[in-house]
Amino acid sequence: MLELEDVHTYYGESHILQGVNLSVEEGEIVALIGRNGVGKTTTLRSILQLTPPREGTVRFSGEDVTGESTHEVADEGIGWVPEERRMFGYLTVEENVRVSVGPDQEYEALRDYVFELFPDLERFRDKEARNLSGGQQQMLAIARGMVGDNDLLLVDEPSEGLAPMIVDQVVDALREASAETTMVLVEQNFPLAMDLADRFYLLDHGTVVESGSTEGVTADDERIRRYLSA
Ligand SMILES: Nc1ncnc2c1ncn2[C@@H]1O[C@H](COP(=O)(O)OP(=O)(O)OP(=O)(O)O)[C@@H](O)[C@H]1O
Repeated sequence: MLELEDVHTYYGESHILQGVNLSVEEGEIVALIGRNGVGKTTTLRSILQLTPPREGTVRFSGEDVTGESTHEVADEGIGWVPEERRMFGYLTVEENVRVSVGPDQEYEALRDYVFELFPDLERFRDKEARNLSGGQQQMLAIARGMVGDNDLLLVDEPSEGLAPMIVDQVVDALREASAETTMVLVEQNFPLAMDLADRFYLLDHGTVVESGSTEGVTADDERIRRYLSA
């Protein structure tokens, strides 16, 4: 459903993605892994056309979306759960969910669905989002991605800055979400990424250097270790 072919992306003169090739099939969770600064977030930004590739092609559901505006790409069904957990701080939890639901969707059914998945969000439904803990904000960000009319969710560093117990809850939430949508996951926490994802792409210096099934892959794997250790 998603295909990147020889994608080159720049920030100004900095050539960050140097020919990324990857594909994601419907229903999969695909993890992008690699050291800091190798281009994982830039890959997500390239898919969303937030930083449009200068060369190469991004195809979604068989259509070339390269060069479209980000809102067109979003309308086609790609949702984003950004690293900084963007949300409306002065709106309540419930209002944040509400504004993520499309005009043609059943708001109440979707709201009840995510509140069932995330009891903490239901408990704090009237709380302003800015007053939530980091873990609760992450859950709200995922919930917002889930209620949007998305076929593909791009999730950037969901475990970042969270206590281990909260990470477990976020992982459960992502597993639930993955039953409904295909997912591309950027994750520094290697065991977590391997646990959640079906397949991985390992990036280094803006290109894919390894890829495959996550089955049985550990951080001791020689082909992985040399790219993840400093
Ligand atoms: N807006 C920007 N302007 C210029 N350079 C940028 C910008 N954003 C990122 N970069 C640079 O692009 C490179 C790739 O960044 P990217 O965020 O894609 O890495 P990453 O693999 O997601 O790592 P991280 O975990 O640190 O986010 C880095 O060298 C980074 O410094």
